[in-house]
Order: sequence, then C-alpha cells, then structure tokens
Amino acid sequence: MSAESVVSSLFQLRLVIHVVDTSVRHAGLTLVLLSMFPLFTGNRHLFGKSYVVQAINQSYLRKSALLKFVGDRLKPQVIGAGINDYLLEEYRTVQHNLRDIPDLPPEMLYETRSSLLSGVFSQLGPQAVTLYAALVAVFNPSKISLAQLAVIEQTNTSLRQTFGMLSFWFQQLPQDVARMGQFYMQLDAKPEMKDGDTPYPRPGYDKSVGMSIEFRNVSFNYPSTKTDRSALSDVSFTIQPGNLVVIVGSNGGGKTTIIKLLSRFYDVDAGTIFVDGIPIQEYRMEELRKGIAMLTQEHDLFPVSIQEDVALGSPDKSAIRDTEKLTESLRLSGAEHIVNNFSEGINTILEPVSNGYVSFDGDRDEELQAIYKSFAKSTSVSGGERQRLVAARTFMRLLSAPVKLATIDEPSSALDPAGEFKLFSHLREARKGRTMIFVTHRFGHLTKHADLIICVKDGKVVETGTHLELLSTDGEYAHLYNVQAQAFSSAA
Ligand SMILES: Nc1ncnc2c1ncn2[C@@H]1O[C@H](COP(=O)(O)OP(=O)(O)OP(=O)(O)O)[C@@H](O)[C@H]1O
Repeated sequence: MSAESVVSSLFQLRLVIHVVDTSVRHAGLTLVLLSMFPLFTGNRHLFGKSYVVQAINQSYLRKSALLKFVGDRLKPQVIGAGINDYLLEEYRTVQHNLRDIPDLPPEMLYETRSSLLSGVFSQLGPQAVTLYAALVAVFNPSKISLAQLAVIEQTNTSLRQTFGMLSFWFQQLPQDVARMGQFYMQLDAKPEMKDGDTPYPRPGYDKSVGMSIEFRNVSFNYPSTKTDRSALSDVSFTIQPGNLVVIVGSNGGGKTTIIKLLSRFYDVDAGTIFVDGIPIQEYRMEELRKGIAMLTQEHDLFPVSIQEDVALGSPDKSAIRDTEKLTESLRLSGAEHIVNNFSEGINTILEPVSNGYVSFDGDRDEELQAIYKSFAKSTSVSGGERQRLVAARTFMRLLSAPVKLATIDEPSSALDPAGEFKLFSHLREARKGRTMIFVTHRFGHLTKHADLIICVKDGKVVETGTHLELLSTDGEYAHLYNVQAQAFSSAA
C-alpha cells in the first residue's frame, strides 16, 4: 500500500467518524475498532504479484485427476473398459469431501479463501468503516442528514463488491453441481446409437466360452470423414468361439475399424455384425463392452497410482485390493521390474495432474521458478515401459473379469522384438478359451499360431485362412510375410 493511499484512507476514516459520531453515540470508538479489521484479514489479491502456488489438498487433486477421465484422450478407454460406475462413485466421494471448496485453480482458491465465511470477511474487512456507517444509516435513518448520506454513498462500492463475491460463491455451488451432472453425463454417454435390451452374455451362454463373431457384408464410413472411400466395404468373415485371430494388412486397410465396431463405438452403415448369433445392436452396450478386453496403442496411463491403474483393468472394484492379481498382471506384462524402480512402488503416480502454478512475474524469478519446477513429477517411463504398464491393465482384466473377447491392436510399437514376443506369448497363454484378435504389422510368430488370419486391404477383406493356407495361395498375405522375412534374412 502506498503512502499516498494510507494518508487518503486516514482522511476518509476521520471524515466518516466525524459524520457518524455526530449522529450516533460511541460510533467513533466502534469505527476505530472496525478500521483495524484489515490488519487481521490481510490482502489476498495476487494480481500483478510474483508468486507460485501448489495445491496439496488430496481431495482437490483427486477430483482434478477424475476429471481427466472424461477428457477426450481417456474417455474412449473409460467407456471401453466399463469403469464408469467406479469413477462416478469416486467422484461423488471426492465432491462430498470437498464440500464448499469450489472448482477453481489453486491461485483463485487462495484469493477467494477456503470458506464462504472467511471470504466474506476478507472482502468486508478493508471496507468495514464505511460499511458500519451504512448500517447506522439503515438502523437510524432519522439521525442521518443528506450530507452524511453522501459520505455513506461511498459504501455502495464495498457493498457491491461484497455481494458480488457472495453471489460468486452461491453461483459456484450450482456450477459444481452442474459439473458433477456433466461428469455423470459424459461417463454415461450413450452416443446417438440406440442401446439394445438383451443382456450379454445371453442367458444360457457360458461366460467363460469365447465370443463368436460374424461380419456379414459390413460397410462403414466414419461420420466425420470427407472421402468417398469407405473405411470398410462389404466385409464378411466368421470367427469361431475361442479362436486366435490375427488381422493383417497395409496402413489404412481397416484393421482398427473392425476392432472399434466390435466394441460398438460406431454402428455399421450396411450389413450386420453378429455376436454369439444375434445382431450386435440387440445387446446392452455396457454389458457387451464388459465382456471385451481392449488393448490398443492409443491406450495410455491413467492419472492415478500404478496400483489403481492396473486394478482398473477389472470393472470389479475389489480388484484394487487384490495384490496377488496385481503382481501377476505386472509380471505377465513385463512391468514388474519397472515398478521396483520407484521408491513409492505401486503407489507411484506416473501421470499426476498438475498441482502448481507460477504467475507471469514469478516465472521471471529464478527462485520461484525452481520451486515451481520442484512440484513437477520426477518420475517418468520410456515408451516401451509405458506400454507394458498399460498392458498390465489388460492382464488384470483377463485374470479377473468374465471376458469373452480380447482385442489387441498394435500395443507394442515401442517394445523391442524380444519384449513384444514375450508379451504376445503371455497374452496367448492368458486366452484360456476366450476369443482373441490381434492387429499387428509384425506378425511372423503370431500368425503361425493363429486359427484364422484376416488380410485386409483398402477397406476390403482380400484373404482369410491359416498361415500355411495363405502362404500357399501366394497372395497379399504371402507378399507381406515375405517382405518381412526377406528383411530379416538380408539383415542377417
Ligand atoms: N476417427 C476416424 N475418422 C475418420 N476416418 C478415420 C478414422 N479412423 C480411421 N479412419 C480412416 O478409416 C480408414 C481405415 O482406418 P483404420 O485405422 O481402420 O486402418 P488400419 O488398417 O488400422 O491402419 P493402420 O495399419 O495404419 O493402423 C483409413 O482410411 C483411415 O484414414
């Protein structure tokens, strides 16, 4: 506060005391006491200051992490994994714990303080003197002259500010409720597609037996696409329950699209997909997805501890306490040793939400900048390690949920050949009668074990058969296989 504003405040104070004290007895003393209010409430405004803030409230950080799950990047994985209910429950708990703390960045929370009462007092404090004069005017109108009212008029500003802040708080509450509603809606999102009413699996169908699949004359184009070429065009094939299937083909051939249609992320434009004998859209979407374990290269780590992340592979909440399955999942994905590298082990959060902020001026201050940097995560993993940790989630699902189909879509691009071989071998072993579909470009050892290879090109199925059958046909598959084989032999 400048010397000029101190002097001006003192003059104002003197004037108000004079005006009110002539009308109300002992008003002067009360005003002096009130004028000291700012000394106790302090100034919480950060505008133009150099500062760094860090959020440490665990519920606040948890809520920020949960909000990430409904962002564009993670939402498809949440829907695919069927963990909506778990996340909703967690969100409800955290919202309850936060009570009246609004959904604002840490620096704004600091400015508005942590509760309604202290917020109001901090706003009222600096203006307590003039506010007192206004109250005198309200309760003793006969004693206030026109001149005195002119002075009191100045209180309008403070009152407006105070009520503005009060309304901000009251507006914030419904906003939080609305945000929670939004969270629900986003997680519950059943896109424009119509949900079916048949349970999955249907009564009488064994949960442990793999899914049977038939694509019959399926054509599909992505809604957002501008090209005339369909992502899939008149595609037909049949997969028997428990089959190990490998889909191969050149880039943009339609491999991933087949996988996405199986989890009903989209509906086909023409033709029908039959799952266990009936059209896919007749099933309840959520139940169908719970029967499918998906692993793709787009899957990423969640902003929670490794333990919770892996446990979220299972839609069953109790998985988080199942340390035996957790350890086994990490072992099968080859991620066990990665976890051992961290001092916090399975409690490590590899992708924590940002919990700090440095102001524009603070960013130019080396000391503050260093403090801010110390908030950032110090743990990071390589691309291959990340893929192994994400794969652990799929193993958890295979170990604990009644999965009838696993779709594995190029989850190993960052793994070395030995790591990929081991991962694929463990996935095959974890199949145990379930249908498993791999999409991969490096397919040599995998296709030799496949019951069925589906070779796609430009949105069409060009060949189906086993490794030996397709090699003898000497078509597209044989061509792709020989290109890879030659690369290895010429490298040797
Ligand atoms: N979300 C999308 N929106 C619009 N078009 C898409 C989308 N995803 C894929 N496509 C298009 O659909 C076609 C098939 O894509 P898809 O991802 O199924 O091929 P792929 O065989 O898996 O390719 P890759 O081997 O490169 O992963 C391509 O022409 C692609 O550009």
